[in-house]
Amino acid sequence: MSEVSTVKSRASVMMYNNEKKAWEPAEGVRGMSHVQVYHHEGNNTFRIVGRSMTDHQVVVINCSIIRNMKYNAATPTFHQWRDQRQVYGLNFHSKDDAAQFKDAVDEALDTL
Ligand SMILES: CC(=O)N[C@@H](Cc1ccccc1Cl)C(=O)N1CCC[C@]12C=C[C@@H]1CC[C@@H](C(=O)N[C@@H]3C(=O)N4[C@@H](C=C[C@H]3C)CC[C@H]4C(=O)O)N1C2=O
Repeated sequence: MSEVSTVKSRASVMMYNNEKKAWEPAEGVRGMSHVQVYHHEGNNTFRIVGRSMTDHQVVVINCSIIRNMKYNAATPTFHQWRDQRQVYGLNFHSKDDAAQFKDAVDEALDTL
């Protein structure tokens, strides 16, 4: 069973550095990435995958959307969430990109 992408938005992927108390660009990427929500229909799982727009081979983020995850739209163009290891941030290219992405994440959270 393959995975279906339910959204593709443009965002710069950031990670929060807890030691430095600062946001940093995700490993290995500068600038914008394509961020997607993938749905694995077989086992009804979802993940957030980001690939650099300059080099699609570079996966800059790949994390599961887990049940009851809190996805925080801190501003109309900056969304963030955390797992036990890491805080992730997406600085979207536009409010539309951000809204479309949030809709797909909310849809995933509704079905988990
Ligand atoms: C309970 C909980 O976990 N709360 C988390 C948030 C959260 C809530 C609920 C569920 C999950 C999560 Cl994740 C929390 O508060 N966190 C998560 C780590 C960081 C932070 C803690 C402190 C700082 C203070 C300022 C604020 C911040 O980063 N604002 C942004 C900002 O400074 N920037 C980014 C853009 C815009 C702004 C919005 C782009 C780059 C930089 C900049 O503008 O230059 N913070 C946070 O969000």
